[in-house]
Amino acid sequence: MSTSDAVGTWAPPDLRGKVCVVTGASRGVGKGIALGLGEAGATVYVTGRTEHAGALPGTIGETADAVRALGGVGIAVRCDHANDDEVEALFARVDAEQGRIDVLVNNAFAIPEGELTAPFWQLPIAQWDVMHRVGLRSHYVAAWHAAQRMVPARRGLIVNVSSFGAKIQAVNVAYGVGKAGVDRMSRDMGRELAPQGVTAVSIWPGIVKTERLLLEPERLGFDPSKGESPHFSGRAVACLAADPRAIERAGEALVVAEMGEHYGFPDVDGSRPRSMRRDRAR
Ligand SMILES: NC(=O)c1ccc[n+]([C@@H]2O[C@H](COP(=O)([O-])OP(=O)(O)OC[C@H]3O[C@@H](n4cnc5c(N)ncnc54)[C@H](O)[C@@H]3O)[C@@H](O)[C@H]2O)c1
Repeated sequence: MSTSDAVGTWAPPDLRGKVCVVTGASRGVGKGIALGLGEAGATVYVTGRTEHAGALPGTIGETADAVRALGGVGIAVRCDHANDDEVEALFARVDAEQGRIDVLVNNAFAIPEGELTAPFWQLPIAQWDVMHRVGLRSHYVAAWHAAQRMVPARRGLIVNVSSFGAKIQAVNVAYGVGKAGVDRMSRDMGRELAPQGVTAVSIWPGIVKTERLLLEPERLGFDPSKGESPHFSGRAVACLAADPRAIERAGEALVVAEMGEHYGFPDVDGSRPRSMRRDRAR
């Protein structure tokens, strides 16, 4: 367990020398996870399609710079997680440059344009494919590549970013089905990988104050004012990556706020976000 005390000082775990890949890290939860690993000193490959600022803030280059500013090694790699060849090339590059991979965080998620929170029959059928291609299938593909490396090494951690939407209705039907699928994937991969020394889990952030949610709260259907920071999820992943007992949680869906209580880490503003499980999803 990481250090914490009654007055709330906390030091990140030491992940120097660990090689991590965080998918979809130009902004949002993915960027926050990259920062959490970066402040622990890890080498973090941050992937995404955005090399130049677009409609939403954030690029993979900016995230890599922010990782370095926190003491980690940030490496930006342009990779479209809808393209299997680009994902294969990503893992080949990590092999060539590092010769190891310790942590894969499957975060990339494609949020469709237009209305999102209407009943399913009023939304384009294509939203199903958009969210499941990058947000479910993409996680399976990246986990497949990571497992090729982690199983022979008999170590590694795969974290799939899920949400309370796996259990309670959030955003829309296709979103919830995708998240339930992510959790089922973590459970079944977790069971297959644990005997090989590799851990796979899902994490459930609460409501996260991402750049997108702050810009589009009504379209996404959440009030960001009570949310936690993206970086808070990163601290959870860093603590799990440093925990020699992480494999005991293989296959589980772990609530980020509950990981904060367990490991003793605060959010970046010093607050202790509360688990939404108590209010919403038992
Ligand atoms: N924002 C929240 O409140 C919240 C809460 C719980 C869980 N989550 C989960 O966090 C994950 C990330 O969501 P977010 O809110 O940060 O969204 P976001 O739109 O801010 O970020 C999504 C990231 O995925 C990347 N991405 C999208 N398509 C890609 C592709 N084809 N290839 C590579 N990268 C791609 C984007 O560039 C971006 O970096 C999702 O799984 C979401 O369900 C978010």
